[in-house]
Amino acid sequence: GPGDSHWSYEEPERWGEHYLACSGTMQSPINIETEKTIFSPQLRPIQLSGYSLPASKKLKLKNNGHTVVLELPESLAITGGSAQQYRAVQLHLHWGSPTTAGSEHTVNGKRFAAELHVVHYNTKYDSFKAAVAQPDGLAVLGAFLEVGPRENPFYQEILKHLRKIQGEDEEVLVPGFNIAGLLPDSLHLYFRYNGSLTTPPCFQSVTWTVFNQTVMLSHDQISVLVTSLQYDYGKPLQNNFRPPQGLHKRWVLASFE
Ligand SMILES: NS(=O)(=O)c1c(F)c(F)c(SCCc2ccc(C(=O)O)cc2)c(F)c1NC1CCCCCCC1
Ligand SMILES: [Zn+2]
Repeated sequence: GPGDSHWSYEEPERWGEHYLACSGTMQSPINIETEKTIFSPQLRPIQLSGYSLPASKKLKLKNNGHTVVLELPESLAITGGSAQQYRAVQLHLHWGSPTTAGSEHTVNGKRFAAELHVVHYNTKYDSFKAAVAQPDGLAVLGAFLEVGPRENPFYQEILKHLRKIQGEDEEVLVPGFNIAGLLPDSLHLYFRYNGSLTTPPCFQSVTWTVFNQTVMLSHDQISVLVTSLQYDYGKPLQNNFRPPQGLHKRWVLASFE
């Protein structure tokens, strides 16, 4: 993978020793203090296009040793509540363990069971690689996952394959499905701030959209997520979240009052 990541989630405070951006002042994730957010009516609903993929479209699902990544075709696009268009790159998850929650962002100090990230790049750049280090290069949609009473059929399209990619660097092709089903129903209620990748190289190139409404998965689905994957030959891949970073001079905007 990029830069052959010898970093780990055991010592995130040491990432800056090898990746200078990780010590920056616009880092992610953050704790969102809702009382300090600013209502911004110009933040329009997020619009998805091309998110519903036929089963005939095969997508690569990979355990990269840090998370499970579903590669996405560039035909998926969003207008991120502004005029700018972004194209999809990949989606992945952050989670905890059977006894701990694992979202990256927190809200008023609350950590959720898990967090989905859908990574996109700004179409003003002609490739993801050209965009990844630009201040306006990336847009990541973040959604919190919680335990609810019913199985979520959309997450099942990913979770049912995890036992086939238990080991680091294992990958499998999975049938396409409606990727929008992984996101909350209401795409008009979200927090917005400027931040970074939450993993080395920590580039400060991400316009973050963190949805206010959560997504519900069954207890068994969350259990499959937190127990299926391994890294470094047999270590459980768990608690793959970076702790909250300082807000410094940033403000968090809200699309709602
Ligand atoms: N929250 S996040 O978006 O910052 C993020 C993480 F927190 C992540 F932890 C990850 S996975 C770690 C980076 C990585 C390692 C190996 C490989 C590979 O072998 O293919 C690929 C990537 C991860 F992939 C991402 N997203 C990536 C950022 C890393 C480099 C560019 C790839 C697209 C977005
Ligand atoms: Zn992520």
